[in-house]
Amino acid sequence: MFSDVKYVCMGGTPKRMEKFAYYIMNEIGCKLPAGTTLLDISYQSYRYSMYKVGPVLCLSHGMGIPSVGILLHEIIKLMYHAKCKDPIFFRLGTCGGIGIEGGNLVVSESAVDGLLQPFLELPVLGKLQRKPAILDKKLAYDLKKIQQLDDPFTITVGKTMCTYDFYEGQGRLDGAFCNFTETDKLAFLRKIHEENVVNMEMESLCFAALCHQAGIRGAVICVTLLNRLDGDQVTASKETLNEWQEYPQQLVARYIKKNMTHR
Ligand SMILES: O=P(O)(O)O[C@@H]1C[C@H](O)[C@@H](CO)O1
Ligand SMILES: O=c1cc[nH]c(=O)[nH]1
Repeated sequence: MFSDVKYVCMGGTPKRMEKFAYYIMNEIGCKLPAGTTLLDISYQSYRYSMYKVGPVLCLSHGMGIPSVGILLHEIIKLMYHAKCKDPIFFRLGTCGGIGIEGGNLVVSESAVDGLLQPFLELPVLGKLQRKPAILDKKLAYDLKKIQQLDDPFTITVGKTMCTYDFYEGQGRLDGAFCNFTETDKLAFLRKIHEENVVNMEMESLCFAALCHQAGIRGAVICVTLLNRLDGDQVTASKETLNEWQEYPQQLVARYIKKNMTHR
């Protein structure tokens, strides 16, 4: 059932990935039998959603490293048992921009943790294991290259900070609590910006580490929901956010369409 999978596309929410499944179906010209809808293959798990559209597998991964880590283990095993040949993994996400306004794309060139360390630290059998979080640079720049003049977004290839928390972990003052000031926050955000961090999200470190360990090419493409140098709250309207969430999908669909015939 899965042996023809060439592209695995994942993102946080089941709805986003269902929408992507229908979008990519249209883009690559797959057709459903009349009167049928796409089946969520994983509906009985109540954990994540999974849709298969020809060579494209679309999955939701939930929030944060533990959630995406479990999914990646299971999908990497699936690729192995199905004997898939050289699949490419994409994460289609959202993020906070650092010096980038809302509604633009960041393709991660590399991922670091909240201490700017380029590896995933995981306690295994009572010892801390370090897995290098390495992404495929060529794939990242190939995605940048397919930008079109009329795209409503810019594409920045850069370093992504992956945190264990959305609020304190990303230096927000608007969580339930925090023990730092606006001045402390801005000093931190400016410091990481000087270290070439261009965005913050919560899955790239694990995504990069597990793809690299498995020898799978992977790319993280996120749309910025705000510029964190200007504030903490996501204030764009629901309609605008829904539109922005489609930008990573448009870029990845363009890449898949361009490369499908060659693979
Ligand atoms: O799938 P996305 O990128 O939307 O997930 C981001 C990172 C966290 O899981 C979540 C925080 O709101 O959004
Ligand atoms: O600021 C943001 C926005 C989306 N996701 C994050 O992790 N941070």
